[in-house]
Amino acid sequence: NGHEVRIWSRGGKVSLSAVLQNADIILSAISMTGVSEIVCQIQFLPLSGKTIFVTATKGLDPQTTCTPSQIWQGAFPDHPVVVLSGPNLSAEIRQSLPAATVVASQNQKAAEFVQQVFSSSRFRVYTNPDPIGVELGGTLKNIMAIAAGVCDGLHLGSNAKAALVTRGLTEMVRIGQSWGAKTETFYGLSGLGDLLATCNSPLSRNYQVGYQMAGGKTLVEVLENLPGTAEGVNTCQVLIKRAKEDNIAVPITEQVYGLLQGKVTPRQALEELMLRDIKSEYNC
Ligand SMILES: NC(=O)c1ccc[n+]([C@@H]2O[C@H](COP(=O)([O-])OP(=O)(O)OC[C@H]3O[C@@H](n4cnc5c(N)ncnc54)[C@H](O)[C@@H]3O)[C@@H](O)[C@H]2O)c1
Ligand SMILES: O=P(O)(O)OC[C@H](O)CO
Repeated sequence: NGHEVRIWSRGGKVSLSAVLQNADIILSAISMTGVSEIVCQIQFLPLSGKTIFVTATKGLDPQTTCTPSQIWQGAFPDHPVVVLSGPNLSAEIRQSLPAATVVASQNQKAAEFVQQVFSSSRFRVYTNPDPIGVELGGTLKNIMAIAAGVCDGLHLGSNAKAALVTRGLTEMVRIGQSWGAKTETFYGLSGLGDLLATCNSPLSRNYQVGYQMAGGKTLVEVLENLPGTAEGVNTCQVLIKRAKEDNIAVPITEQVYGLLQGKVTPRQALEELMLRDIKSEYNC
């Protein structure tokens, strides 16, 4: 959009301090494993008082179960933090294919500023006042995308896939409600939208994990050749821990966890889900 953009990566030659100097916006797209470390580094750097942090990471912290925006906000309480999340497969965006996303913050002005900066004829940006809901949508759908990959890898058909994705959304809503997110957020772009994109695209790394494991590969074999991070693997572990603590029913996540741990095969995971007690659609 004609803005001055500076890019930093740990492999590059430019210092983090030089890149962040007087930045209006700092956008972090680091994978979850690196967020706390980078936050610590930035805390010691001089920043403009007006800097807005934007986080695009879709994961949960293994130690605290915090979301990335909670980590950023905890470290920078005087700066606005905006979550950017939506059906945004980067390979498609790189080709200038059209996409939409959501920018969510408790600070409406900051969200609107970020919306202005990022909106273009190829990238439609909506604001939203529910950052935790938007962030959890993008994070939890990764677990469902692993399950969807298994479903397609086992050639279970369109009925099974529709059932899985729909019950996956119900599970996401249940977790979100327990964490204080708004239910309607999960029916928007960052919830259902991202769920549909990720569960239906071979471009998704999380989908690839499930698809390739259904084809007989181990998790280690899949991850060895995966381009980039499949956050759902780590998120699944964190969520299992948090769901136990908070007593939230997460049947699909439990089966994905068992699969990733090598405790059940893809077919056994399917059997477990199909043979659960029959119940009302409104019950978990
Ligand atoms: N790729 C996508 O389509 C997409 C779209 C939306 C959101 N996301 C989210 O963005 C995040 C990154 O995704 P990606 O596809 O770019 O993953 P990636 O694995 O390709 O890149 C992650 C980057 O984080 C860096 N990193 C990790 N730990 C670090 C540390 N301690 N210090 C500095 N840098 C560190 C790595 O060097 C790497 O450049 C993920 O949370 C992902 O869910 C990805
Ligand atoms: O490749 P994935 O599975 O990390 O998905 C990328 C984005 O989150 C899709 O919105």
